[in-house]
Amino acid sequence: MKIAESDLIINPDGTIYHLNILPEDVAETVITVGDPDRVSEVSKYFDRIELKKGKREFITHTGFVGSKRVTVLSTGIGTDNIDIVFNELDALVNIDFKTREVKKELTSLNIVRVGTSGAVQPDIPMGTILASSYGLGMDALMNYYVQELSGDEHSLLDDVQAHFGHLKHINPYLTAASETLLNSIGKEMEQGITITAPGFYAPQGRQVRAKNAVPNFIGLINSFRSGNLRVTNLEMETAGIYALAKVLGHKALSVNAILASRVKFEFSRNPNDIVEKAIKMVLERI
Ligand SMILES: O=P(O)(O)O[C@H]1O[C@H](CO)[C@@H](O)[C@H]1O
Ligand SMILES: O=c1cc[nH]c(=O)[nH]1
Repeated sequence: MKIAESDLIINPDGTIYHLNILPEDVAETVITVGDPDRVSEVSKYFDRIELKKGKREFITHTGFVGSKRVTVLSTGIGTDNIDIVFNELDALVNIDFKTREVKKELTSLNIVRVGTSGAVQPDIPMGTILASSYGLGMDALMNYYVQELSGDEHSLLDDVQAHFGHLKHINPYLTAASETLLNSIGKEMEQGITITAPGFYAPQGRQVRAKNAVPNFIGLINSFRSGNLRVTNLEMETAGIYALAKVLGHKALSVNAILASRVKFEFSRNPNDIVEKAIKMVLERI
């Protein structure tokens, strides 16, 4: 079936609408980062850079780490951007742009996010590099997609609903990391459930001047348990990445540079050093 011109937008030069890149520009290993300036912080370690392109907050560099072709791409902030990046990345590899039809043979990308995040448990200090074993979304993205859950995801989501169910404005969704990537790139890293929030301030329990509707949100988050699983950290993209990657048949892992301890009320004075450590760890294991 031909995908409509209104639904899959290809620019006159053959690039996809927002990412502004061609199908051949995407490697099968993709690193996503939130901050467009972080793209060059990753690609500076490439042995060779093949291309640099971009539009809006979506900057792409593709090159080689040893003999492995890698794309690093910025998503900007939030799961509304993840919707754009993941649908367009998938279209680039799985839709024939000439016929506008889904290819017979699908490509499954390996996608690793290198992001920044705040810890919600007192034993996870700033400077920790943490792999998200699950992404738990408190945003609305997956209300618009059909998602099938595994048995493990179902029972964990049941526990989440029992704990957070009194917050009537939230319809949480949950997806596991790619087991393969968690056991390779995430090996020996701190691991736990990452909550993805639809904002940085009150949606992550921060109190500045506007009054928060949910009292002691961090306490509610860090007291959640399901067997030996707990919520370790908060950020703004991982759950959308995990959910859309799985729906579209890709493997995803989120690696978090912990810049804040939300229970100790601390924020790192050297955030770039922590991000650098996360980038190096991922590139060594990719
Ligand atoms: O550093 P990045 O990857 O952008 O990730 C985190 O930082 C941003 C907020 O400051 C949000 O995007 C959050 O998820
Ligand atoms: O606390 C934090 C730190 C970085 N990014 C977030 O979204 N939250």
